[in-house]
Amino acid sequence: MTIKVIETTPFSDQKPGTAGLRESVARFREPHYLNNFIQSVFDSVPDLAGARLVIGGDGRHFNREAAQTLIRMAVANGVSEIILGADAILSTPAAAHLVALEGAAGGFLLTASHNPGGPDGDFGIKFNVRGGGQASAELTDRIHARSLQIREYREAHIPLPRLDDIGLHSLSEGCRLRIVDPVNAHADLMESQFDFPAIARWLQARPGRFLFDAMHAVTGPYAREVFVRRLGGDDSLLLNASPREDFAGGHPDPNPVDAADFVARFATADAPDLGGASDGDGDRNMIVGPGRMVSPCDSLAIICANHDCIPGLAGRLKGVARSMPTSRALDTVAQALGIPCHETPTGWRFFASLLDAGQIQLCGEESFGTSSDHVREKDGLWAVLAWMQMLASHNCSVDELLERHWQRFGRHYFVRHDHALSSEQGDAVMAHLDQHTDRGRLTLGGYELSADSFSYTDPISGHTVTRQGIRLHTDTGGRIVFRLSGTGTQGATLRIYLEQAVAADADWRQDRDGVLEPLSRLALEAANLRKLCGETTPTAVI
Ligand SMILES: O=P([O-])(O)O[C@H]1O[C@H](COP(=O)(O)O)[C@@H](O)[C@H](O)[C@H]1O
Ligand SMILES: [Mg+2]
Repeated sequence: MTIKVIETTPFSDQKPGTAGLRESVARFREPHYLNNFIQSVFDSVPDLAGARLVIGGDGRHFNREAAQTLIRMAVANGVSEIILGADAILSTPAAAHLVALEGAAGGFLLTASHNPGGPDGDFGIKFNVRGGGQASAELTDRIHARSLQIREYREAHIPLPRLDDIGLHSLSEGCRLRIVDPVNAHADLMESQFDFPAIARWLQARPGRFLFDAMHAVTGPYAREVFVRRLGGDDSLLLNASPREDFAGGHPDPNPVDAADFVARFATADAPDLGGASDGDGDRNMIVGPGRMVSPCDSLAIICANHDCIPGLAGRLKGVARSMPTSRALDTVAQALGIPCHETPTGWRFFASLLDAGQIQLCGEESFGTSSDHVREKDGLWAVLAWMQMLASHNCSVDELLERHWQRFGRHYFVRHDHALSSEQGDAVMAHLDQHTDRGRLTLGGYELSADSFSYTDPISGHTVTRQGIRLHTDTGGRIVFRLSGTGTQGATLRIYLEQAVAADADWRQDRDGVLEPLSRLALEAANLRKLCGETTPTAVI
């Protein structure tokens, strides 16, 4: 085997964002770009040498080529065993699970989640550590620092087997490649968390009860194994279940904007009782019932309130967590249960240390991410199964579950407005908002407001991150959060999160947008959006 040491020069744009490094495919195809990042990870995580490594991705364009490069570089950097999902495919939760299951020292996940795929789309790469969790903020800072210093990378010149050839392959004297079925271990994990016979009875009780949209992304085969093969559902419950390299030209993000066609199927009189959808890499979920989509914030709170009917969680909830912009519906439930509710910055990586330390067993984000401590990533299929289990256990509809919840805990009306801006506009808006936090309290649009900039200290590692979003609180249970997205590849996306809490004895049957309209106007004024950007219409209302 020949190991080549190749000279290179640093790239200045390899700082991982909210969930790994995401760039256009064209950028990743530039000579040395992918190699530099991979070598920066190997240089920053020395215990990968002599260890086991997991590799898999969401199957988008460039996935296979990137996996081949990774394998060659892993061999050259002394990895002793590589576990690869067949054809270099693994959903994000399946990859995180394999890292834990196989005792691997880490894993590379090749995904840009729901960002568009294809030659003109995006690609992404993310390193997850031992146990399966995403690299911490400290580690991604180290990887970024290394990427700015890098002068050479290592690559083994060896022939590779076909990436779909399941079994053991020797790559070099010190390294073997194990190609595994990408679906089975995750399906077994799902079976260990839920009462499959009860869900199967619910599912089979009437045809057309349940519909799942895989959005032409990675979850199709995972959903087929669980919902059809193991739970006995009909094949017709699966929509868009054949994965495509470019997601059939779509934007595989399960939300009411990008999955509007799917949501529309629930507007008819003969709608299914439950719908679930998942994103490009299988970690997000959307829950739909007849006539409505369930807000991910409510979904998280409802799973928390009903956790006792989910075997994997029953009787073992010691704490929960939500990302800061996620509505405080979860806090209300946690308080009633007498357990702590942690508030973390946006991004699943901040949950990992709390999960590892056993401080939380359930967590979620407003961005359609929900999961438990069965794995260290969010898990789209898990969330859908959690809803099937709740409906089966309570023998009720999605509406009944929601309304009973609001009747008991009150409601947190919530919506997110996204604005596509240039980078300069995004910076100007955040600088303007910073002025409010300097003052702490302000009067605006007839409201008395308190303002702060969110900082977080990880209770386990003690590591602090600052400037994680600007929060305005009204004195009447309203909250507005502003932050810039960390997953985009062009310009800036301003995210404005609006929330209004309403008590259980108040009117929780109102129209969401009507309730949030005053906060929406206040948010535009607080951000000075018209003056700084000229445009005040959101590009997405989610
Ligand atoms: O764009 P941002 O920074 O707001 O980040 C967005 O995407 C992240 C990654 O999710 P995925 O891996 O499914 O893309 C989420 O953790 C976050 O809540 C969401 O707001
Ligand atoms: Mg995703």
